[in-house]
Amino acid sequence: MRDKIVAGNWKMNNDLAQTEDLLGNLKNQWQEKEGVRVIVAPPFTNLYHAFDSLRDWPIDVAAQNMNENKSGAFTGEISAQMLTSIGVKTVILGHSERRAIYKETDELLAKKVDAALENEMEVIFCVGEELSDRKTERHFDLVKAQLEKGLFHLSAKNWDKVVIAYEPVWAIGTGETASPEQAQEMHAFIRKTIAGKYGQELAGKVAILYGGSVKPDNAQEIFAKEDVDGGLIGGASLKAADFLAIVNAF
Ligand SMILES: O=C[C@H](O)COP(=O)(O)O
Repeated sequence: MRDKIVAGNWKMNNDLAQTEDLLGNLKNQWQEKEGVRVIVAPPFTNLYHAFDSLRDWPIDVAAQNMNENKSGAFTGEISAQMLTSIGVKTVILGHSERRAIYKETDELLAKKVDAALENEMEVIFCVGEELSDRKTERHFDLVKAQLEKGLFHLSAKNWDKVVIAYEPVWAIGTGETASPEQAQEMHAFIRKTIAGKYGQELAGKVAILYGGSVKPDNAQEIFAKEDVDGGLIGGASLKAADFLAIVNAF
């Protein structure tokens, strides 16, 4: 049985007061949903506040990024050790916004993955194609290359700390969702690619989340697909009612 996960990526949204509001609303409206793990990923400034506030709640807190180095002259950066020191044990790496806007390469991401795992953190590793890749039918090759370059140097034992998030870039924040069939097709491909390298048994245990305009009204049909193990939610995670409706869509 694979983990079912719904993770909210708050991106660069919410100051401290807004974070307090959102955390309060999540708690007030919370309904236990057995078998579904819930994660929220606030910006760095609110990470400790969120972690502390959710300490006694079944909601995990993740970082949206981290630096691959241990410490030193890297102005503006945050290390894995700093994250774990405040209790944060999960990090999103390779989000398409980091890849596209901040030019994070597969090679850099492989180093970040290593740094996270060395610190016993869990990684939510994002992959996904641009619209032009899909139009030219390069989407499978591209996602395969992202997996190979970012993760396939890992040993099998590291994979219990890896979650994959498939996010087609053309569906992020656009209101255009991949159809449940498109999501299933790519998720099955990702699992097959992992099985090709590490074997069926390991691949069958890896949680693969879908991200890209998931909303309360489309979550259920996406989550119903065999290889979709949850979602990485952007915009809809900023409203407690919408986010919890997505959690309850399982
Ligand atoms: O990390 C989350 C994804 O980028 C999806 O964002 P979205 O739900 O706003 O499309």
